[in-house]
Amino acid sequence: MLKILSGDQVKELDSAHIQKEGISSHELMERAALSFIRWWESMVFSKALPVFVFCGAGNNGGDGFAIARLLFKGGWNVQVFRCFEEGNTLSPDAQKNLDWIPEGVPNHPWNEFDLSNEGVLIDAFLGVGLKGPIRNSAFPIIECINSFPGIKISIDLPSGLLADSPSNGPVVEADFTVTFAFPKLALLFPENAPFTGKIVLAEIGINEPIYEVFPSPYFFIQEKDILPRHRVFGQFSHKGDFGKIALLAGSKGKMGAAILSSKAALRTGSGLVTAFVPESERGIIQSAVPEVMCEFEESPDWNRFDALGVGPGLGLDKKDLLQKTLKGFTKPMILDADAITLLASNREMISLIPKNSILTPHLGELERLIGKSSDHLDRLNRVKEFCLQWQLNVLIKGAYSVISLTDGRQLFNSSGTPYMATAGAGDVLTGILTSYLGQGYSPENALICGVYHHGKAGELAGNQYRRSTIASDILEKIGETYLLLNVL
Ligand SMILES: NC(=O)C1=CN([C@@H]2O[C@H](COP(=O)(O)OP(=O)(O)OC[C@H]3O[C@@H](n4cnc5c(N)ncnc54)[C@H](O)[C@@H]3O)[C@@H](O)[C@H]2O)[C@@H](O)CC1
Ligand SMILES: Nc1ncnc2c1ncn2[C@@H]1O[C@H](COP(=O)(O)OP(=O)(O)O)[C@@H](O)[C@H]1O
Ligand SMILES: [K+]
Repeated sequence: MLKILSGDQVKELDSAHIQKEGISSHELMERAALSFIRWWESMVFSKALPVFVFCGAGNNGGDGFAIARLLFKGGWNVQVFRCFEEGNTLSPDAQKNLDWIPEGVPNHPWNEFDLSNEGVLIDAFLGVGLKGPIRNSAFPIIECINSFPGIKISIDLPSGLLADSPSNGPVVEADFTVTFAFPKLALLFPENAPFTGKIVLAEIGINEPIYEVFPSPYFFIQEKDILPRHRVFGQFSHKGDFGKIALLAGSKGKMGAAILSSKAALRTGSGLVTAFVPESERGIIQSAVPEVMCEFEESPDWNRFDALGVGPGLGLDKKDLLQKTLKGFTKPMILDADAITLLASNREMISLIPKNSILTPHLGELERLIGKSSDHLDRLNRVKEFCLQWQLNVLIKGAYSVISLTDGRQLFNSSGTPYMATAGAGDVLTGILTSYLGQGYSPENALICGVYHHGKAGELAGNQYRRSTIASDILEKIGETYLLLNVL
């Protein structure tokens, strides 16, 4: 997993890399610019579009000068706009790249920019070097960039955004942010979505071992992290090896939740799935999913199951049932939806949850559990405290869902799409996670694999159906995610 370092650690990472690989900081900047150009070429923008590169005096500006040179070489119509006063001292690498700007590239002060221009604006004004509140002199520059009607692409960070803490000044509102080496933490905060646009990760060839010496609780999950975390099943595997799981879900009028979670568990690979539903409602699930077995007892011997998922569509009148279930099952379990809301209003039950279990709240359920947060960083810190205190794992659902683990690490998922914001998508996830626990995955691996596959299945469904995507489409794509990731 890619470690997410702080803005302040970036400089140290650079020097560690430069020392280990024997390359200069200027060469590293060139790699960053070349990596940007690779992404740019994949976008196949029209060559008729003029490109305006706004460059600051630091290394973010240095990237901008290098990008302007490379685009010019590639035949683009490029102009540079300097976002600093005449006579300012530039960072050495920015100065070098400014000196290398070819003669054919017009180079103006930013306030000569004509806002009636159309085309692409590249924002290389401020990056991770931004310190404290934005200086007054930067306000009109950010305002000018934001008034531009064409496509806006920010380099590393939208200018004005602090790398890892809440920002309250003006910030560039980009259509794309091309960020180097790892996504800066603030890019993953929901409140910053209007500034970041689509986030693109541009590799600059820093090997993962170099990150090891830097302490950070934050990680970014990538596709390559998934396959090694999957269990491999052998020739003689039988359905018992794939786990015997139970789902306590559904109530009158909410049987869909039980159907979606149990079908998702089967599609994820569970050998045997038993749904505990109200007896009066059994016909609905048994005709919808014939592969699922149903039981109706309130206090069965839960420990005969390898894993248990509780909550989707359960109903808020099931406090006693939840309490009995928490006392009756001794292995890690999944708690979702109504189970979380019940725990939030009956906090004495939190201590009954088996250690290392997984709670999967969306932001509304999370607020009931841990109170209101002032921003995402505050939310991350509160959730971390909760996980450490109770030795539970919490998944904060949404774009870049965060897996918050019992040891304080917080992992950001990279798969998913807004087309997953549809009723029942969370019920599908509960089925997936319960299935992996039942297949013998650790809670950490169940979360990493489950959340990633769920997001990937959502992407595949979204590519096909866009806003018409429904939760059933997501679960029907789970199989395709196995093919895509080469999971046997
Ligand atoms: N390993 C990496 O991460 C690499 C980083 N590179 C680039 O280098 C950037 C960081 O460069 P620097 O550390 O030089 O910093 P920046 O260029 O991000 O910022 C420094 C500039 O910001 C101005 N500034 C600072 N605080 C301000 C405030 N409150 N109000 C207004 N202006 C303010 C400074 O006067 C200076 O001009 C990254 O964001 C990235 O674009 C790349 O060159 C490639 C390698
Ligand atoms: N904008 C988004 N980007 C990525 N994933 C999303 C987005 N919106 C929702 N999701 C995912 O869809 C699921 C929705 O879960 P939830 O809110 O519990 O739905 P429900 O209660 O209807 O089942 C979560 O896994 C969440 O991460
Ligand atoms: K920038």
